[in-house]
Amino acid sequence: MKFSELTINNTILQAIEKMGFKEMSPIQEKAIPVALKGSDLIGQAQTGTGKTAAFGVPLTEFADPLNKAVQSIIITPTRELAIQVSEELNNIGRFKKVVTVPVYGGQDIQKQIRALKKRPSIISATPGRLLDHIKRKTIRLNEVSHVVLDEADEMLNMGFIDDIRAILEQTPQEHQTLLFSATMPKPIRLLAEQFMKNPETVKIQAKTLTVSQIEQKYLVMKERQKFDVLTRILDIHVPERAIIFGRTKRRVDELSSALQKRGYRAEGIHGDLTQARRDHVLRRFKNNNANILVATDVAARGLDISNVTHVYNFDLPQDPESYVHRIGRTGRAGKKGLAVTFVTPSEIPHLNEIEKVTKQSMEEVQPPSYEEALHGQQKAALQSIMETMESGDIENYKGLAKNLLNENDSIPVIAAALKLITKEPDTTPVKLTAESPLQVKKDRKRRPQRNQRNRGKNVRRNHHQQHGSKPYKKRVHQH
Ligand SMILES: Nc1ncnc2c1ncn2[C@@H]1O[C@H](COP(=O)(O)OP(=O)(O)OP(=O)(O)O)[C@@H](O)[C@H]1O
Ligand SMILES: [Mg+2]
Repeated sequence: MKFSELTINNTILQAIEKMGFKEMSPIQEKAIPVALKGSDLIGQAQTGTGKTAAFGVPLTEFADPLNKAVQSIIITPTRELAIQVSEELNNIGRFKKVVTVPVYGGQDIQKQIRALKKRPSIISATPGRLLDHIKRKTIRLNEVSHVVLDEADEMLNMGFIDDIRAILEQTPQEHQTLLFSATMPKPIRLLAEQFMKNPETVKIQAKTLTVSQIEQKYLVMKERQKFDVLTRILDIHVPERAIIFGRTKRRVDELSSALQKRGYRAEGIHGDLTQARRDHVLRRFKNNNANILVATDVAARGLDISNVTHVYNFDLPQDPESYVHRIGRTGRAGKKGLAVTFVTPSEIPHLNEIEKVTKQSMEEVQPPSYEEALHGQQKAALQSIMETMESGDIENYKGLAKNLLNENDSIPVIAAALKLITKEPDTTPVKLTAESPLQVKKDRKRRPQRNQRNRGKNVRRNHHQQHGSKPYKKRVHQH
């Protein structure tokens, strides 16, 4: 079904056409009409299948740019996602002149207050900063009629739920609530329904939780072998753009430094970095100044970076949902991708649990040898020679080549040139602190509590005292 078959404002259709979208994706086809008629909605569809526009189009249709009040809010778990969602909504709303402003932690609040003077119809926000603005009265939610929780299961997890409650208290009773995610574990869905009025569930039925274009493999190895295996695999795959997930911030710091030391164009991102640094790293990755992003789960949800060809789970993720979101950074909008997961022998039951939840088995592959890695790099060197030859920009070198070949056999000359441009597998020593293996948790029904897991030191204020809720141990944010 085409977007043009929807009865929505013509300017929105023009904007969508300009964005290059023609056919609606399945979640868009099913969710947009339900959202347009005003129902509450839980939308579940695989990663990279267009959930943003599935709520973006209705919110833009509902918005009245002449009304100076905020009419819709979208809440996201990470700052980068709040920014990305606002960009997509500004694209959709461009010709209708519907403005979306992102507000998120780590950015100068005065700068955001100035941006809010544009009187946005829609705000895309992380919860903590939105609450700050509410307290300062720089954002008022008294005319909000639509609330979206993107990555809803994550937003309703222990660590965010108090903030969400506090935000919803500021909105009028009568509002539409739209929840979207690629994953929706049952206990969270039941919890979600408490926030909604007769929600319609729109779920794109698929055999597996992950998309079929992502090839999924795993390797079993000891913790201390991981780094060498990783570099060998990188040398064989020569990924155009890859994300490597590590379990902790320390892990990400050490891994990105170690990769840099071995000559890879890697950058690390996690929640303890300043926002300026996070923006800088992401920009370098998008501009292709770095082709490897090493990340904690801060980059696992929602981020849409084009042409991420490979995802590596250097450490097994905490739960199957996190696995789904991590590998979903590749294979987006119908493109192909490869996901490779490293497992230590004691973590195999955890891997089996992931396969059970995703309903997708992974193929076991053997760690490559040094020779295979060398062969991979030689192939890459050959390819770059062929590409340079085809690009034709070699006139200044032809004379030199002729002289060389007059005086020498061609094979040693070419072999030497190849050796020079081959990035031979490097064995420079690096420091990597061992991570203890994951413990398998048997009872998935108790999932909300499980997210009290410690993911690093708490860098945010504790909202419990401020909102008078139960002083349970709060999940630690790293976003
Ligand atoms: N109808 C469409 N036609 C073509 N491309 C589309 C369409 N809808 C969305 N896209 C593109 O598909 C990509 C993925 O979309 P989006 O980020 O909304 O996925 P998602 O379902 O929210 O994924 P995730 O679960 O990871 O958050 C984006 O680059 C978006 O521009
Ligand atoms: Mg999304």
